[in-house]
Amino acid sequence: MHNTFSEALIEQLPIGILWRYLEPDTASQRVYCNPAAQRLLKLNKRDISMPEIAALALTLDTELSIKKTSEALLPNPIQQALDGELIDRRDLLFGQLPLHLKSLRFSVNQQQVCAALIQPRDHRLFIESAETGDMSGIELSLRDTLAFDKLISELSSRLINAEGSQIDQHIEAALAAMGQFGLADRCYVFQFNATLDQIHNSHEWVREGVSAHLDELQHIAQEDLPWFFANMREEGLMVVHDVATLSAEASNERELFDSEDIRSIVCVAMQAGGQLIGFVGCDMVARQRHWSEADIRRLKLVGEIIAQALQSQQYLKALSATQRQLIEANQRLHQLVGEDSLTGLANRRQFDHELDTEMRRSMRQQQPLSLMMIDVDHFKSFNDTYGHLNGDDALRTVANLLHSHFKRSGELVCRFGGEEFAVLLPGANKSQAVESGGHLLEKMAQLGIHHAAAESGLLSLSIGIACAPEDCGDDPSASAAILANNLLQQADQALYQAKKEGRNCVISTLLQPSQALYDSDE
Ligand SMILES: Nc1nc2c(ncn2[C@@H]2O[C@H](COP(=O)(O)OP(=O)(O)OP(=O)(O)O)[C@@H](O)[C@H]2O)c(=O)[nH]1
Repeated sequence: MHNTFSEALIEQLPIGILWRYLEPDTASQRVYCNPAAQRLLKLNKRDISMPEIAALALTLDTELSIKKTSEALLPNPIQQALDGELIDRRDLLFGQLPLHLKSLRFSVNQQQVCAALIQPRDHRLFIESAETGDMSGIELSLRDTLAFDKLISELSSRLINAEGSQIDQHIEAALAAMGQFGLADRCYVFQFNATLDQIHNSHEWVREGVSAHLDELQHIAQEDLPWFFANMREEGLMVVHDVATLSAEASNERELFDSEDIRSIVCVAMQAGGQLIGFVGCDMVARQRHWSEADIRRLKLVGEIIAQALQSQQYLKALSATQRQLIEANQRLHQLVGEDSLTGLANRRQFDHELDTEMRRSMRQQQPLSLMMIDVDHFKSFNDTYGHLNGDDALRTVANLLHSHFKRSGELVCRFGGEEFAVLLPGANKSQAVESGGHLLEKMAQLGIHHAAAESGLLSLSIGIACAPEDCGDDPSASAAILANNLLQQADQALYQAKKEGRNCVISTLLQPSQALYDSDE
């Protein structure tokens, strides 16, 4: 054994060691098994015979092979190792236990000894060292495993906590982390369509200097890569250590891999809710790599995390589509009941109806009718500066102000559209309407809503008023509908004028069916 190892240490090692020796009395071949080997191989003694070794049934780990065959391996690989053959296999199972078997040669008491080294395979304790004595190798591998575990837990918590819109960027970061961790030159996620006969490349990371292929790999049909599709669907795994060794049935795949200079490739299926949804994969470009069992387990772990993230992204998309439908349905409902959904004020539809009614009434009763159009100043820049949600809040605040300001019987406030409001003031003549508008501007200023882009530093309103005088219905050719329409147009023109004259002011006009006259009443 290695010089630094005493027999006592061999007895204590967590790694199973078996070696052959000649029994001095009987001159028969015996095999020494240290306690770890006895534990792993379920033997209850430290010395066994060669036929007992030959009877140990080691099988192929189908999880790591493309074809699901589980025939017993003959000849027994432990026996081969004890015979001095060079063995390094990570694809073995003893019962349910995944094993890594290596052959070793060392000397005990100046005698050359052939030994078999066995250890359980598990991504958490995967020891890559070439020699048992190479403790630094063991430590390195453990450190590497710990670092990967840390990476995995970071990726999981980032993906679990990600908002719907951030999930894609977190998946890309997960692929990058995996690549940079040393797994590959290119790492990617492909997703299946609902019928599982088409895939598209949704996320990709490439090492510097390696070309990206995401754009070209958007609609790959089953007929393009039949061998690959069959593999993913049936085995959920494709491990190609060397693309050059791919069989003839994988000729399409080989052509594609060759065109991207992929020498080794491993892909692991991703499932969500028991359904195949895609796969995560790694390529080695222009260089070959023998994928270790640890590589595959790591890729599986990352695949599981990404699959969960993709599934929650799907849920969130479905949820937000449902929310959108609900909001739209709600808006339609408000529309039907004549109410604006953001502010709770009357909506345009109700306003049009009321304008017509009030115009008829004012003509009938020979009463004046004023119409006030109110527009929030520089509201686009308000949204741009403070965000749309704060914009919505400001509109609600203005709506509340209007609601509390116009309290007289018959007054109707409505959200005319966007950041524009309209108020019907039945019975109010022009000067009363102008006075009310002036007070409104004062109250608006008192609200003190900051607006950095406005000259005053505050959010303000512009007001245009048109007033139909009490005798406007005297002209027999004037119908209520025409007068209402003219009133609206002229209030709108007055508002336009108020904007032109610097905003935060009131402009009024008396209804003149043929022409508009403006008075500035700031
Ligand atoms: N937050 C929010 N913004 C809205 C809503 N409806 C309309 N707007 C915004 O209001 C802004 C109106 O901009 P403009 O018509 O250019 O007018 P303005 O910036 O107010 O400038 P002036 O009217 O000339 O003072 C647009 O940016 C719209 O997106 C809404 O319901 N919520």
